[in-house]
Amino acid sequence: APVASMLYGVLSLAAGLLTVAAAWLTKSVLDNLGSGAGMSALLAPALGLTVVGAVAALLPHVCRYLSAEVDRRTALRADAQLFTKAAGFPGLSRFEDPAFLDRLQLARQGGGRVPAQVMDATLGLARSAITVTGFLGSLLVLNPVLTILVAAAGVPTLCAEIALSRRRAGVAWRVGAMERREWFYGGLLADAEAAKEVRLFAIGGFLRDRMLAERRTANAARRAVDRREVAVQSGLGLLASLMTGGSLLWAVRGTYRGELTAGDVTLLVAAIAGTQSAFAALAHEAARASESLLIFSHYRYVIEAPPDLVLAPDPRPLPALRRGIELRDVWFRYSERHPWVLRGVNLTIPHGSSLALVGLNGSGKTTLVKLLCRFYDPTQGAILWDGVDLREVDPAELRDRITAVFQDFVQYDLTAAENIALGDLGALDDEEQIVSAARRAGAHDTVKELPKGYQTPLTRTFFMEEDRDDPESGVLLSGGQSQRLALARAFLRGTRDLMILDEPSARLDAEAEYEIHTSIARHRRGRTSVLISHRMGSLRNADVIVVLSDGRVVERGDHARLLAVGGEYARLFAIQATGYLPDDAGPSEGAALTEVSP
Ligand SMILES: Nc1ncnc2c1ncn2[C@@H]1O[C@H](COP(=O)(O)OP(=O)(O)OP(=O)(O)O)[C@@H](O)[C@H]1O
Repeated sequence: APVASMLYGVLSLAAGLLTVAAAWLTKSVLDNLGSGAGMSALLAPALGLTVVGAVAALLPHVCRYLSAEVDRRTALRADAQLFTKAAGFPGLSRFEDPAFLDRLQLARQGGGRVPAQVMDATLGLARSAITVTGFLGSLLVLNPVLTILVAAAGVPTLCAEIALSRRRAGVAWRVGAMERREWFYGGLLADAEAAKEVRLFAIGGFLRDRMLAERRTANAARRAVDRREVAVQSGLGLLASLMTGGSLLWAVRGTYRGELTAGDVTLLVAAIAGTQSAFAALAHEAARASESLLIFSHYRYVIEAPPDLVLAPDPRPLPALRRGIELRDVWFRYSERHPWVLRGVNLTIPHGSSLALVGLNGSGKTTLVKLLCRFYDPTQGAILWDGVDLREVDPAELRDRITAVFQDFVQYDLTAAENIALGDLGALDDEEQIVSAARRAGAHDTVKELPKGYQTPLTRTFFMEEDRDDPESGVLLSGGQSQRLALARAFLRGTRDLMILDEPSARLDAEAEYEIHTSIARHRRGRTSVLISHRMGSLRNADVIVVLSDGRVVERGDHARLLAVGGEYARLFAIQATGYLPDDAGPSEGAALTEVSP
């Protein structure tokens, strides 16, 4: 905002001179009155005083507008940069680093406003410095000794205010962590997702007490610094009034002896009071600038953070998959502090084949597919796409060749059509493609029954009170219905080279699961795909089933072969299969139910 900033700068600094100019003009009016000067000699300073008064009345409003304009423009730019950066990290590791997330949060809260705040504070500093210099210069004309005295009296004010500001900044920093914990507890109490557990486990009171405890501790810290401020500033106020009183006595004596005029006395009093308050403002603005810069340091930390993956300076093009994907001795851990998750995985996914991954919780299945998307690079070993190491390709180009349903898929607070179209933004306005993807995912019947069909918002978040009872203003889907939409989103990207399905039917009912797996099987036919599921029945048609255990491949083969081997796969399959076999109670319970059913 160059024009607004410059104007704001010039006008702000001019405001610093106004008080000094007003004091001089008042002196001049009084002196001329005292010396019995003519009307014209009186009129000039009086007119000047009127102009200064008018400008002083207007300036704050103009400055406030300009400051807000600078704030709006810089905040927009800063937020654009921050969110471009946040969305641009190619990997996931930054979003799993709590320290980084904390800084991102702080940068989001204050970062955008900070440039304007720093500018405000810096201009405030400069304005106060101009006022101090102007008044000290004025005093120098009247009395050099008094000038030194007033300047010296300003030093304790400056030091005390700086010490206070530091203490305040320190408290703000400590209280920041408490405030975030308070928001966390408060957020849980107001969160729709947490509402069920909060009620069932009756933890509302517990969370509220923790929230209030954080607030009380923060309040105690703030109260302590407020009390110190009252004590210090009262002392400083007393010192200032003593100084002013003493100087006034001296000035009155000087006037009595004819050494000073009445105008000198008003200038003197204005200079002492003005210098004192300008010193306080100086310290205050310095503290404000330093506090803002502290927040800005979080913003810069995020903006300057290097990419979380080592990107090839000259990435190799990634042609469509022809031969297959190979994991060659892949070792992976999330960081040096974490244990190994994958331990020497060797695996080939031939082009056009379907691979199923099985294993107990925590065996590394999801981690493996995250590596296939290059959200992380293997710690050792390599993943090759038709022989090209994924490290050498642009992650965006790789992801453009993949479609996926993740275990923790997202349902966006958007319309049903948009929820599907996010899979391929090119289809945002192509209803035919959206409907076709929804049909394949078994979501069409549900969506077309919604109050506004595909244009129904799948949220109740953004509505005004008057829309509360209007179902057209938005609906909430069940978990399984949301999962079908996530599948439709993945199907919309249908022609991609690799399809990843991580627990795509975990929330579906038995009938829907059967339908979806049939649909998925149709969709996967002839395509390269990786399917993770704990429902063993859905994996049996895969070309290759791989069993992961503790980050190692322990078995591989097709369903019949693995059953014949009688290893881990056969064991897991048998455990699940027994759940579906009738036991003694089963048939009679079923019969009873049939009898009472209408
Ligand atoms: N972001 C992460 N940071 C650190 N450790 C992680 C992270 N994600 C997963 N892990 C750890 O890696 C291991 C493997 O997790 P992963 O999610 O790959 O298992 P999984 O086989 O998909 O399990 P599930 O069947 O429960 O989905 C687990 O011990 C888990 O704690």
